[in-house]
Amino acid sequence: MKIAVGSKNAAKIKAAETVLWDIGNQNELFPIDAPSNVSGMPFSDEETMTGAMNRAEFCLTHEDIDIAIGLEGGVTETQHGLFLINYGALAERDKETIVAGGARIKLPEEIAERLRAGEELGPVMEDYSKNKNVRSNEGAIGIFTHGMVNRDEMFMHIMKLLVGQRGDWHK
Ligand SMILES: O=P(O)(O)OP(=O)(O)OP(=O)(O)OC[C@H]1O[C@@H](n2cnc3c(O)ncnc32)[C@H](O)[C@@H]1O
Repeated sequence: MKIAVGSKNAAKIKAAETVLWDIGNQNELFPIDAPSNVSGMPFSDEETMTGAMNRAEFCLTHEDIDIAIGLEGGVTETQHGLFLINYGALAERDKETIVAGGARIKLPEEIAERLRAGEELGPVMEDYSKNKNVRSNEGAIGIFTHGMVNRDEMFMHIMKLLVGQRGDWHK
């Protein structure tokens, strides 16, 4: 099957590749630069989920793609602070899109305040950690868990939730 992931982000591609490889099918993965059609820094569960679904559904406009995956990061406000969130979507023609959310952690207040003021998490994390390209590497989750859970691993879990819900990979 020809499977698309709606991003050129290395952490997202690695997560998709790893889980599809684990399924053991003859799958080919195509990274496609898909628009999320939500804000650059999604600020709710709803918006982040919609971004993941939009990315997946965009990939299905490529006629040769059988299954499309969208992965999206964002944040959401809670009574206890601003949380990092991530969602995934798996879309197929003539089927309801499957959605799953990933692990979430509370962001430190100094990061939260910058995001509330309108900055995006990617550059804020580069500034905070002095590491380059955090969004494609360990991610904010990797930095705040001291490498215990990096962004690709967090997306791998979402990928498993998606492919697990789809079920039979021989059809
Ligand atoms: O290349 P794409 O697929 O767009 O990947 P992205 O990481 O830039 O885009 P997302 O839509 O997943 O995330 C929305 C914004 O939040 C940032 N972001 C989300 N999760 C992050 C993380 O774990 N570490 C750093 N930045 C993150 C990201 O850089 C974007 O500015």
